[in-house]
Amino acid sequence: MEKIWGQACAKLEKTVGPNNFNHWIKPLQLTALEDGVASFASPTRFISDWVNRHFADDILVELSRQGSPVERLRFDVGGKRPAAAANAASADSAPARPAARARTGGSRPDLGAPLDPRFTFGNFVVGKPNELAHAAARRVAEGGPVGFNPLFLYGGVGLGKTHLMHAIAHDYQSRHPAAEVLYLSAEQFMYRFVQALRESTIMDFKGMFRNVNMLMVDDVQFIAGKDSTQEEFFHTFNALVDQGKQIVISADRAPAEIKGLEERIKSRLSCGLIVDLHPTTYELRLGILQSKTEAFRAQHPDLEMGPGVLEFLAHRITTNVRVLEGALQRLFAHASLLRREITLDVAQECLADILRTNDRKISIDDIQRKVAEHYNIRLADMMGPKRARTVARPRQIAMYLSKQLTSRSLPEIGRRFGGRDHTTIMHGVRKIEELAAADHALAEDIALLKRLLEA
Ligand SMILES: Nc1ncnc2c1ncn2[C@@H]1O[C@H](COP(=O)(O)OP(=O)(O)OP(=O)(O)O)[C@@H](O)[C@H]1O
Repeated sequence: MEKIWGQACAKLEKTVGPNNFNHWIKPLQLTALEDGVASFASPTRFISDWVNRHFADDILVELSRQGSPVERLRFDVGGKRPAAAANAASADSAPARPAARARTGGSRPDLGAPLDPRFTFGNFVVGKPNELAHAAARRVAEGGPVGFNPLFLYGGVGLGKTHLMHAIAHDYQSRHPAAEVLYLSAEQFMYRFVQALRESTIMDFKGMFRNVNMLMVDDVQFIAGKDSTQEEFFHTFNALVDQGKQIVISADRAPAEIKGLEERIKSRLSCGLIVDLHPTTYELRLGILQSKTEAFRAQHPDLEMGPGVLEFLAHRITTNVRVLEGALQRLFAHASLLRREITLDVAQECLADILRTNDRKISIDDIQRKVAEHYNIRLADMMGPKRARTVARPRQIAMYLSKQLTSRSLPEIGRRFGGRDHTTIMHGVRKIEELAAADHALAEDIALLKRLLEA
């Protein structure tokens, strides 16, 4: 067993990186490998929770590669040896996670994917960018007469589509315990369909899908270009709509924008209500950070978060909520291991890599648009020849900001301003530097534009 674990550790160190390995996996001691269950002694519950959440799949894979097929991990906290490895988690052990991605759940464990118990309406922070999607999701979850069918939720990566779908399922299920809700990804739909074809059980497949009360299909863009799966999806969809059953669909873009999706499906998907989750705003990000910090503090009252840290994160991490959550989790782990307050300096150091990749790339195009809008001139005047001061000055400001906020060279900037020479750009940049040094109002104007562009 020691040899297997030693070899698995050597691989894991590479897969998860030395830092993660030393922090989280090294402190674990493998105590038993029996009946497909690997049992570990863990020094703290925090470590076992963390490993279970973030590295369980890696560990399962590595142990299996070492010739020890494992389906489950269990953890015993405080160095106690597990009593019987196959038992359910004991009171002081972290709940073990089922094997890798074998997903079952909802009220159709044979067909669907599991619902994440954390993805509830109660845990969903509502703000301007998601209020419509949230309201529609709430309405569908009530399960009254089907108003809009399907509800089609779309938006960029990590903006809460899956969270909202699971919340609908939880809520609907609690109001209608006898109803059958089927939640699955479009990929799983295809997998089940192909399996049914292979095993000649297509009639069972059709029957099972058509007997649910609510069908939820996540990431529907996946079936684009997959003709027979689309065909089957279309029939399933129609059969359920005809029976007045609710359908909820999510995708990364609006139906009309999904390339390779049949027109008749696009038009079917567009029949109900289409709502998008907009990119987050600063206020929503801050709300989410505050809510997650409060939830964490409820379990770890000694967490000390310094002033301005959450505001700093909300300002700097603008990509998606998943990245924001990851950053916060890392800070929690840091605080809990080092028992130190999370100050702004600690946050900056601890999240240096995330912050670097989140530095927004501002384009010359963004700058020209924003400046033109601000000074109420036409965008074309940024490139055009007009020399009137009302046009030439904003153009020079845009040149100055392009030099300051992008990594473009002067000749490149010149090309983007209607093919001007690099010396013209240099002149413009210097002119604005001089003017702003003497003119307080202009300096303030430029600072405001910078803030708008960096937001
Ligand atoms: N408004 C919100 N309030 C609280 N948590 C949120 C919110 N929006 C997103 N999250 C969290 O962000 C993470 C990513 O959300 P989710 O998985 O729902 O995104 P998604 O839109 O389905 O992304 P993908 O396109 O990658 O499937 C989840 O942990 C979710 O709980």
